[in-house]
Amino acid sequence: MIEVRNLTKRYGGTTAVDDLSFTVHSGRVTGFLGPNGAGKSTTMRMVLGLDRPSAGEALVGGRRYRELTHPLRHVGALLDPSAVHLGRRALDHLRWIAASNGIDRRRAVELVEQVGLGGARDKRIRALSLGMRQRLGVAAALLGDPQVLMFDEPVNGLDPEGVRWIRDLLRGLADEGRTVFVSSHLMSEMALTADHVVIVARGRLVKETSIGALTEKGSLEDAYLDLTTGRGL
Ligand SMILES: Nc1ncnc2c1ncn2[C@@H]1O[C@H](COP(=O)(O)OP(=O)(O)OP(=O)(O)O)[C@@H](O)[C@H]1O
Repeated sequence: MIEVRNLTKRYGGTTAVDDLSFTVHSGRVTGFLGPNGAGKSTTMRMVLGLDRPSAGEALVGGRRYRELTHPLRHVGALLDPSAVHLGRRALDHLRWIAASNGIDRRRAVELVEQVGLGGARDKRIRALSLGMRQRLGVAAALLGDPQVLMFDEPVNGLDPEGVRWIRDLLRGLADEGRTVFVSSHLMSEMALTADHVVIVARGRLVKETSIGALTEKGSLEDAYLDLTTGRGL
């Protein structure tokens, strides 16, 4: 479970996240939706202890990220797949993350196969395509077998096979009882993948509901635009 309580983040005069509260439950895929600049990435970064809240708190499994001894065993995240050491080989990258989180290094070999990068495991990351880097990022997120997973725009730049792979992966993780929190701008994809959505705009909560309730009268895209362009704000 992820609990966001009265979370606020100010950068100078900009309020990126504004008194935001919601809960992401286990056993389902929760989409995190909102226009550009709505505060989604900032919220995810605070959940992961990468940014300090100006006010409020974010808890993973009841604890702040900074209180977790081996964070990757509790929460895995795919944020920015370009934030990696490009000169490192794919498998070595995973081994290094495993070693620095007290995870058995053999998990790295398992994961590199599981995400379909077995044939590219000895390639340097700079030689991997965007889709392959996304897969490597997913492998890193799964290394610690965490109960909570967060993905920021995971299908960005993926080909149709990659998009389906991510969709099936997220569903599988939720079916295993994990908490899966995923941001996306692709409403058609979210309609296929998510069970529940948290919608934000200008740093504030607009709606937290099931996909079923939101799409009773029309498409997710229509409902989303209705809520985020003018009328809902
Ligand atoms: N490090 C920073 N310094 C200053 N302002 C920032 C910083 N990070 C984010 N912001 C601002 O905070 C607001 C929210 O940005 P954020 O990236 O969290 O939105 P987002 O919902 O993830 O957007 P997108 O969908 O475009 O990725 C924006 O106005 C952004 O310019």
